[in-house]
Amino acid sequence: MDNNNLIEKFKKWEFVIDEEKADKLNAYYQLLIEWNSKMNLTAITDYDDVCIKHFFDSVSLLKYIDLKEGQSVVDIGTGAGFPGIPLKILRPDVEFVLIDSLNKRINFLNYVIKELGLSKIKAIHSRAEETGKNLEYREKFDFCVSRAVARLPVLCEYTIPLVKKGGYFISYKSIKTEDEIKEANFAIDILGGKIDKIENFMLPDTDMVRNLVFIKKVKNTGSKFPRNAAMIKKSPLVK
Ligand SMILES: C[S@@+](CC[C@H](N)C(=O)[O-])C[C@H]1O[C@@H](n2cnc3c(N)ncnc32)[C@H](O)[C@@H]1O
Repeated sequence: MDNNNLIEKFKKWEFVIDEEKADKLNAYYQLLIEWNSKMNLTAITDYDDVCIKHFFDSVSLLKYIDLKEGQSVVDIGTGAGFPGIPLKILRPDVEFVLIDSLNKRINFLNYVIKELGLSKIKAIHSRAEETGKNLEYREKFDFCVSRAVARLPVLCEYTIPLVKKGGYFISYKSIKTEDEIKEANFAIDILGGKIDKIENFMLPDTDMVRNLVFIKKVKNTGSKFPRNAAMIKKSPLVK
């Protein structure tokens, strides 16, 4: 994997990355492919595809937020580390927590963190709805991100309790976002959120649309949320 090639790709996408960041992204790609042969991490394995559909997609958010040094981001249902790891590589000055309910994936992520020498990042084996009750994490994050985990009414109950008042939950969605938002309005409101904006764009050289849904936390979340997993599944917060 040629670092210059990756630097050029990012330049085309209007991101400046240096040699060290390109090196870390390429090392991450190699570990992803290596471990993918032993466990299910990603269906996308071609280098150029991973660069667009995982790396660029993950970091695209940085064009739309003012992420300051020392702020914190939690990635819910991070899986193989998307969007959390590429975001961390581009922003070493920001604190990251990656959460997933599957321990095998957390083991992979801890290996990635060690091999790439990443700091100010933790990978935690937990369910989002348990993390949201834990006072160490509840309402502690400036930003929460999540891609491909659940429909919005359920996802909001996983994520909004973790965001501090004034912070944002950003959901990486693809098509038909409007219907999903309508369905989630009740959940967003009851959990203390408010739709702030939706940014959409095409992933480069694909026909894939990305919608970033920005939900601002405007009120603290009531102590009865998040409910337990069975309850969230049985009766999602839909009117
Ligand atoms: C389809 S994968 C998406 C992974 C990654 N975000 C991505 O976009 O490539 C969904 C991930 O969410 C995790 N997950 C699902 N429900 C969860 C929950 N309640 N708490 C934490 N992780 C959860 C799964 O274990 C899985 O790794």
